[in-house]
Amino acid sequence: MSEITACYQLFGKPGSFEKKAEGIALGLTIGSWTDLPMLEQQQLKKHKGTVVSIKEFVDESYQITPEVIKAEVKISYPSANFTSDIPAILATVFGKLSLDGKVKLLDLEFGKKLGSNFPGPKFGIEGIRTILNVHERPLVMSIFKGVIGRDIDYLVAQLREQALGGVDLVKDDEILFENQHTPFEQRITRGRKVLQQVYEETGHKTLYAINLTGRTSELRGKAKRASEIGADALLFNVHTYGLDVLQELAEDKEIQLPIMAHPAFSGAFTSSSFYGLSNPLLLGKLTRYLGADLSLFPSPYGSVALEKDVALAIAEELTKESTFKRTFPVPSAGIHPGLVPLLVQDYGIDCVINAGGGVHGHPSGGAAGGRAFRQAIDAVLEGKELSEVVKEQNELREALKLWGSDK
Ligand SMILES: CSCCC(=O)C(=O)COP(=O)(O)O
Ligand SMILES: [Mg+2]
Repeated sequence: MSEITACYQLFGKPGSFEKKAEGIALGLTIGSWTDLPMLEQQQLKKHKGTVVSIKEFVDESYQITPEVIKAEVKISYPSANFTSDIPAILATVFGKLSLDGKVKLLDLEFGKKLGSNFPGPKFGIEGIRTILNVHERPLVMSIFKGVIGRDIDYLVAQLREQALGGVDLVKDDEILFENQHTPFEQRITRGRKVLQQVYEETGHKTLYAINLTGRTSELRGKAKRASEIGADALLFNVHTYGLDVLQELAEDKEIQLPIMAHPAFSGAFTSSSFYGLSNPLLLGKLTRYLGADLSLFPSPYGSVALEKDVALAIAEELTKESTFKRTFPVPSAGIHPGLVPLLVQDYGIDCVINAGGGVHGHPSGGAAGGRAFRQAIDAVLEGKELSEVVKEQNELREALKLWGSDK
């Protein structure tokens, strides 16, 4: 099986979808069919798209007006039509179609042979847990905040605080680019040095994900250099570059670093209920297939929230049974320690709890912010309410006083 099957959400009159779907299956493959002479039909048959299924939602809640309902339509496209790369696949299944009215691409089912052309994560959940030697709890990640325009000493001091707080990963903010105050190579070398110091002082290991930025043509060279001089992981704005660039980095054998996919700009493709791609497809399935070890996405609870079922569906795509390694789900944005019980309930222990303001905004500083998260996780894993442990856990108590507990 080497074809690809696309699932689309369409809108129209009940009973109108067969014609519409057939029009897409032909329009995105051989163009016309019934007008072709028999010989040409024979020759082109192997290139024709096929309507696999049509499901109309007649339930009232799915109707836009009494005459217009929603339908999900599956169409499969033969691999003879495209090369096995994501730009060709997306241009085939949703190129011109993405411009053609209310059509949303919900899912792609890759045939086994076609799917095997993609790398999947190099490290995945197990690989990252092995590097950190942390296997039994959610990981905690924090984000540099307020470092634009500040010098390298400021950044290093902030990194030290975060590591002392017991966070497992620290990532650059996605808007920190090459700049004179905190150049890429200095961030890596000074960052590695301070994290090594913290490790020697406390025995706690923290990884730093550096933002890989610049022109596309520079990225591989920069990533290799980062690897040589001691970077731990790469943060990557996948959607401002394109999924194929993620694949290029993930496949490169000289770049032996976990890749953390940031969702910046993905909302431009996913936010509409009627247009674009679904979040589980873009931030879940494709991000995993193309090689991200961690995928950040808005949690249902914070400042830039997704619906809960959508956020759960992203995590499901990142972790479900597959030939690929599992990608770490990283529910993010507006996260504070009071949300830990909800996050663990939703994502289990195989997730990364990620916070910027929720660490640095702690009344006693960044290290206390990290500790508050670790205390909340310990309490949840011991089956306790956060309110039960706040007597002994000062940092968590202060955090809950400021941000409250889960909604
Ligand atoms: C939409 S996920 C992005 C997570 C992120 O990069 C970020 O800066 C979140 O910061 P916050 O202070 O909201 O934890
Ligand atoms: Mg950010």
